Amino acid sequence: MATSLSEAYDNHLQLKHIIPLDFDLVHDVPESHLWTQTDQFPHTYQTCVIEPSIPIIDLRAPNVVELVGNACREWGMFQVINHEVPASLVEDVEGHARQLFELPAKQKLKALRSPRGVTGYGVARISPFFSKLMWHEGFTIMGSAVEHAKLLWPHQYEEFCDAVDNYQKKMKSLAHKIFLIILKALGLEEEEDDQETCFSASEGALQLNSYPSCPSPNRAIGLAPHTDSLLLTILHQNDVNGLQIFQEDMGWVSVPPVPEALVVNIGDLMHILSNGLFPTVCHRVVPNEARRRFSIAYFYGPPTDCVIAPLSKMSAPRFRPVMVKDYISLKNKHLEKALHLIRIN
Ligand SMILES: O=C(O)CCC(=O)C(=O)O
Ligand SMILES: [Fe+2]
Repeated sequence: MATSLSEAYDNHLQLKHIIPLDFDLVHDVPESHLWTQTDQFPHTYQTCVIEPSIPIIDLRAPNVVELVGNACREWGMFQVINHEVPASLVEDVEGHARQLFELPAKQKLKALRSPRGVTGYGVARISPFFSKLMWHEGFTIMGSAVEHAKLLWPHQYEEFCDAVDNYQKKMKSLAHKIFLIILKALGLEEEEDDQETCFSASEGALQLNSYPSCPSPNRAIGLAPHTDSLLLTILHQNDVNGLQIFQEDMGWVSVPPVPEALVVNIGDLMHILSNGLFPTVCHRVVPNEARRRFSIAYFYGPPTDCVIAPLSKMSAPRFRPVMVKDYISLKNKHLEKALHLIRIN
């Protein structure tokens, strides 16, 4: 039987002992959440001063394939406008996320992610890899959110579930559309590669993120540096700055919120497919002193039993083929070292 995304993510990470801080109760950053320069290793804390801008691409542009290809090669990230996801739907889901995270801590804990579970309320999945905790709380949805939503709002869960279902449908079709553009940018026409059949059944997961305002933002981190594991991520951020990407020659570059735009970033599996041509982008979130930041991330990936390898038209493959579920489990154990483990030297 095929493995679902949540089964693939069900792993040995011990998140059960980590419960998000009740941010309403703290007036200073506690020791458990205090990050120093060394915790940020290997990247410095410094933000890039020149602030170059990440491309904003109109999905209706006649040369969209070229624009997307350039952005993927140079940045591993871009923002899209004219993506046909109604602003009202995005606002609706953001409003529900806000309501969820503004519930009293005691209520949120009713939907706490179970010890071996993947979905529900909890800390960032990458938390066990770091000695300090993050200024963040999240809620993960894979498929239906009913089970956890009922625990939060026993009599009023339908609205939340309908909104996230609609959002996931829109995200899935947008992600597939962008994925096909990226394949074209790699010189691949539809159905040309064996892996294409596998991709047509690609699925996703939804992550609601909340970064409460932080009394001492320079001494805390919203989300520690990481790359996303799957093919690509589509992200909505509210109007509060915080997301940054790491570029070797520039340091940390901000990804400013652009009204109605969605951020797209390349994940590890896309990096493998492109044979390393498109970088999987290392990103982090810094907290804000005055305002709470929200984001909604949709992670798009192939079925977990699909085998991923550099596209056959690429010469001299730099990665060995890997089953999606095996890659997820490598990432769960080794985080950023996972890619190196499948690299051909
Ligand atoms: O909140 C953000 O801007 C980034 C979220 C993120 O990187 C993630 O959920 O993987
Ligand atoms: Fe991410």
